[in-house]
Amino acid sequence: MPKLATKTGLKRKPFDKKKPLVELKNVTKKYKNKVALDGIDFVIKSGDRIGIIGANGSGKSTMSEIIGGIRQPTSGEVIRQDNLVIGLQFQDSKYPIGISVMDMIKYYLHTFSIEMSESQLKELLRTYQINGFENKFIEGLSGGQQQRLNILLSVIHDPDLVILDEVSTGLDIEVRAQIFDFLKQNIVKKKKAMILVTHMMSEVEDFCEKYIYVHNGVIKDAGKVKDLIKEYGSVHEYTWKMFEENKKADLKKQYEEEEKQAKEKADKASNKKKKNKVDHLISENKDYGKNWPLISLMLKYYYKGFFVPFFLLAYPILILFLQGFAFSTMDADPNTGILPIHSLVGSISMVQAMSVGIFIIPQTILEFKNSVLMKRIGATNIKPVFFVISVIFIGFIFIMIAFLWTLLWAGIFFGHKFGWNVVALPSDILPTIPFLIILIITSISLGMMFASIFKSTTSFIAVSNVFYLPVAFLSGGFVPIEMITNSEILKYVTYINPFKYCLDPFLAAWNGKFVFQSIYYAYIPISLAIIAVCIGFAGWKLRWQA
Ligand SMILES: Nc1ncnc2c1ncn2[C@@H]1O[C@H](COP(=O)(O)OP(=O)(O)OP(=O)(O)O)[C@@H](O)[C@H]1O
Repeated sequence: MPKLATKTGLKRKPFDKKKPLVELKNVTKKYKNKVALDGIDFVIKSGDRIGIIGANGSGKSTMSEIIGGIRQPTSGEVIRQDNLVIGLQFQDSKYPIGISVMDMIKYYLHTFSIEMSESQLKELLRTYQINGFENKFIEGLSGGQQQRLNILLSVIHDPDLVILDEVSTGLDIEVRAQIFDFLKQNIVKKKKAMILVTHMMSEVEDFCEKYIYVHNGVIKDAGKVKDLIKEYGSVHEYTWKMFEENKKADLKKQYEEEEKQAKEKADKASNKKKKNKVDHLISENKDYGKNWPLISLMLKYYYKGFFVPFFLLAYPILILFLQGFAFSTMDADPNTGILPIHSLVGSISMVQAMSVGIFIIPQTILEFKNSVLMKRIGATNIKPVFFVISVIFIGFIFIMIAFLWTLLWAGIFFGHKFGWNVVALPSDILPTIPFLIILIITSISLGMMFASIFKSTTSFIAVSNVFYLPVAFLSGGFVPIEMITNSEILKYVTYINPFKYCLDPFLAAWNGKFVFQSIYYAYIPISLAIIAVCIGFAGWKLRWQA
């Protein structure tokens, strides 16, 4: 069994073994209205190995995070020895994307100036069974693999106090045994202090000398594990008894509270001479079908997720405000008669429509497709094609909202100066319609193609932004398109914009300069070919993985 490399380049000052390592004095933690910890007094001495036990939501993680210093208490005092080195392993360990396992391990070794040879590291990786995927990105590891890495990183710098929160989650029996053996060698034998938050009572028996039992943010009981075993036979028996006792007390309290509230409600209602609606049905015993609940969930995903309302409703106001006022003082071009502000509004409204395809459609498909929800929906026989059609249909509605909303705000901002019809309406309505439709279809098919290319939402977001910014710029979403087409170099660059071939005729019609030019015989097939390629590619690649 490998030992941790204790040879660190950092000159570690020893801590005072006679003083407490960490002390919590009357610590309280509130999350909004929820009191997670209430008046906690707790002392960790050198060499203490303490198991924190209690039901879900009782405050164990909050307490260990406060001990570790990554969460601040709302009130009370936390005294930590200055030279104490703490190792933390937490339930939710997120890492930056695009970082490999090896990069992260090296980062830790360098940060703590830990000397480690290649063979030592290999042995360590073998113990944690991280060998074989050390060059993979952390986000691509399985839950159990990530957990092994979490534990390794929490002890790699040979800390004086180790805090392990739900350490065995996701570990198979063999790895768990090996890791616990490792912890025994490096923590128990070296007489290091340890805080173990766990639901596995055998771990408390095997590793801890002391325990505390937390309930509703309060330490209800504390003592020595061996005394517990003497009295109850096992920590498991003790916990059951505590669960039962506290549950009964909680239920009684809850029942009394509900009775009180119901009475108050009834009194209020009778005072107002209203019928007392005691309870509302949140779901009726009727057949909702399979499709409607999915659409309803998707709509909630959109409006509660903030991103869609912001992008569709707030962003165009912001961009019109900034650019509109910057360019509203420019007069119409004497040669073409095009008013810059009008041209800009046409472009911005179209860029808004495009962005639904570039961002919203693929993101929705990826988020739902990758979620556990879809796996469950797969099991309920919802047709993937229905899901995709729903996303497209809702996407279409979003495009219309984005388009019309932008025109509305253009009118509000600049209508009084130039006239609503001059700023916010196409000069030549008829030819704008077919090109608007082609543009919408291009946006949706591009979105479908993105959804089929990417596997994770994070990599999609990174690339879609890189794609969106130049496309939006070259479409006149940031400066009037005439500024770009009048530039000797940029006018050629616009040809890489997949929307150009329907946008050019659209903007010509929008600005009242539409004449069917021979170049459109090329533009229209190019637009249709882009749509065909995107849809063909998406249809080929987008496979349902239930
Ligand atoms: N960031 C947060 N925002 C709001 N409430 C929170 C937050 N973190 C925890 N809580 C709430 O505080 C309470 C204590 O949570 P905590 O995670 O500390 O409990 P726990 O005992 O570790 O639970 P578990 O055994 O499920 O991990 C819970 O009611 C939880 O919902």
